Amino acid sequence: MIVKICGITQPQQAKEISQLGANYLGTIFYPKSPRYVDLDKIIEIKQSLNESTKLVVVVVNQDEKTVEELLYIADIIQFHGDEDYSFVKNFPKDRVIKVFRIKEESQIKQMEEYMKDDYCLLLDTYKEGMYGGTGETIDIQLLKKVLKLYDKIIVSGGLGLDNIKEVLSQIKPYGVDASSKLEIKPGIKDISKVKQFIEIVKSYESNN
Ligand SMILES: O=C(O)c1ccccc1N[C@@H]1O[C@H](COP(=O)(O)O)[C@@H](O)[C@H]1O
Repeated sequence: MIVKICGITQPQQAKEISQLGANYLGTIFYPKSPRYVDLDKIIEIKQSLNESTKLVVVVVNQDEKTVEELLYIADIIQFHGDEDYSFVKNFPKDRVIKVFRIKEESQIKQMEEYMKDDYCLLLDTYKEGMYGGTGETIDIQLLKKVLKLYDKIIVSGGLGLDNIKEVLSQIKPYGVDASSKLEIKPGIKDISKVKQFIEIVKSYESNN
């Protein structure tokens, strides 16, 4: 199972989290986020990662040229805004994660074209006025319905030490993603929480 730790702003923390065994490490390239990092910082973060950790850059409604530039640095681009399929399909499928912020079952219809083409999807909690990093727990019942149809799904939205075991006892996703619940303050992780989170997921995986 992929473990993605997101919202990293410091190269030193990126290095430590990579050494702890995170499969994906995310940075936020969205200026309105308190976790925003610029291109120079993203390059520094990339350089601090082990080869086994992929760098994911999170974008919100960026233009095509900017995404192309980011793909020179990032391994994967996470489209966390209102990007539609006709935009997303301009980029290599294996280097893209498309996010759906879920609130109702009718959204499954919009996911179908991505499912048909085997894209990696990330499901996050919907919150009015926020694109992500809400810290609010995702709707597990709705998640279960989506996972019955498709399994290349990274689960996100308010995951932390308080709920990861309970979530994994109910579903077995392709990956899990955590950010704000592992922080001391926005953009700064509590490394001991990150360590425990990764250990819980990896041990759950090897015992099930
Ligand atoms: O963290 C942000 O500020 C952010 C801003 C814009 C888009 C996405 C953002 N964060 C991502 O949201 C998910 C869920 O985060 P959380 O665990 O609920 O805090 C995760 O991928 C974050 O990196």
